[in-house]
Amino acid sequence: MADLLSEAEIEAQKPADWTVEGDELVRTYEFDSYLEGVGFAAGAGGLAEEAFHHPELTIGWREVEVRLTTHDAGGITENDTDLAARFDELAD
Ligand SMILES: C[C@H](O)[C@H](O)[C@H]1CNC2=NC(N)=NC(=O)C2=N1
Repeated sequence: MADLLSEAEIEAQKPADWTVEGDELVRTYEFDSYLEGVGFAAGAGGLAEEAFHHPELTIGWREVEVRLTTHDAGGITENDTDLAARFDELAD
């Protein structure tokens, strides 16, 4: 199981566009259409399954909020920072 990251490690390892809210990494992606957001969420789900690490995904009007934390560790680990970076690649 991945170890919890310190605040300094999280700041150093998290992708720039993500914020820390309690025990979660959070980013809201914006899209030109609702269905683009749905498509992103589906792709993110595939990456999550591949990593066997699962975010909360909230699909809204032309936006998708992603929340990542490692439940098994009770906070943020490199599993979260790594998957966040992969989501950013998917969204680019
Ligand atoms: C048994 C445990 O649920 C699994 O090892 C995986 C599944 N997906 C997971 N996803 C997240 N976000 N955190 C976990 O700790 C986690 N654990």
